[in-house]
Amino acid sequence: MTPAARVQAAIEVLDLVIAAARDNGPPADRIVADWFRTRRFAGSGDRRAVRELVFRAIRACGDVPQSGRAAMLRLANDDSALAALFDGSRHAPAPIAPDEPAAPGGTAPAWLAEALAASGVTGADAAALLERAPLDIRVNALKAGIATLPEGGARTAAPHGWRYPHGTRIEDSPAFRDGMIEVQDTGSQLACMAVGARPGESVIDLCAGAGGKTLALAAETGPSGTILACDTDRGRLARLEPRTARAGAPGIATRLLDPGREAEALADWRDRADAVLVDAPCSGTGTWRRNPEARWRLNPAQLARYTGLQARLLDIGAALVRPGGRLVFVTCSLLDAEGAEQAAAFLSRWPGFRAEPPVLPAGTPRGAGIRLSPAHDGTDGFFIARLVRV
Ligand SMILES: C[S@@+](CC[C@H](N)C(=O)[O-])C[C@H]1O[C@@H](n2cnc3c(N)ncnc32)[C@H](O)[C@@H]1O
Repeated sequence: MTPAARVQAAIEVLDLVIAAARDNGPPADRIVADWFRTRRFAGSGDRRAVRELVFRAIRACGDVPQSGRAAMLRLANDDSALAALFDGSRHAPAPIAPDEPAAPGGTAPAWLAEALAASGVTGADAAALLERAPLDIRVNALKAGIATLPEGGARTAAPHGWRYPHGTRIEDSPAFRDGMIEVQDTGSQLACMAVGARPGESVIDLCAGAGGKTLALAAETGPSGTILACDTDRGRLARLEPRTARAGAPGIATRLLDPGREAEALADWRDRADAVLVDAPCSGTGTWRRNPEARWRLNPAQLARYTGLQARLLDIGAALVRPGGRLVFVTCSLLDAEGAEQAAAFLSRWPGFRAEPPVLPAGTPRGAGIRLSPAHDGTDGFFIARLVRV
């Protein structure tokens, strides 16, 4: 494909991404992959270049653009080489009309940018939410030493964390195949550190998903410990089992929960867990680096659904903690509604708990917890509160 044909291809893909954002369709990554599946003439260089243009345009447009072409014009406004490719030649985009509008820029839709600003995220802090995310791994302490780490990594703030340059093929390395390393953002690793799991402890991972954090916790509780990984999503929980085997992680049991009937399904754990991790569903404002079009999909009603579910999951988790145990609340969001305000509301509902902010090698205090952010800590954005049952 010529450079101009790649721009036209990116415009067509962006039209599909925009429609999917409006209709709750597939994510941009899948749309790009599907688009190329039916265009075998395109080589791997074309795919990379088109994907790069699509994601640059998504990052540049704060709200859903009116069209793929308007999104690409947003980029072309600041990039004369790109603008020159709008030349109307075969497979190229039509020339830019003198008064043709580009999509507005910005960090996020206005209502969301305001909510972030009210949560103290403005300027460079807000811009960093849309930078390209690094590639972080966690060394599996259960298998450390059985294979060499891929070259080119540098230590991160997390005790078992390493960071690699973009494009490092971690998943092809013997260390990954042997379960010695997991791909995991440093922020996620620090969220697990906040649980402070110790050998022999019983820990419930209430929203385990495919077990990214479960595996990190199991590496700490070890063979004498117990981890109960729960989720309402059967597919995600099923992905944990092969990962557990690869990591050689001991003591992990899974439990599929029915939405609305979680407390009944966990009645046998009431007042028993040393620690409960509530890695709750959230808006994901802290992960826009990986998933920038998520900000085009969020609306105030969805945010309200997330905060309601977070409060309910905190109440379910609190009932499972033994006296003296910890409830650790985590969201990958920088909105106070999903962080400091949620923790404050919990503490007023549950006077038998007090906040004991985790001691972490990164982060900034925020309300009763700690905030990690791309700008300050180089991690995904997180809120982490450690709530101890007195
Ligand atoms: C932020 S994700 C968890 C990510 C996971 N802990 C990890 O580290 O990869 C939130 C999870 O909560 C699950 N979830 C949603 N509603 C739930 C509920 N009522 N009870 C338990 N889990 C729920 C979702 O299916 C999703 O997997």
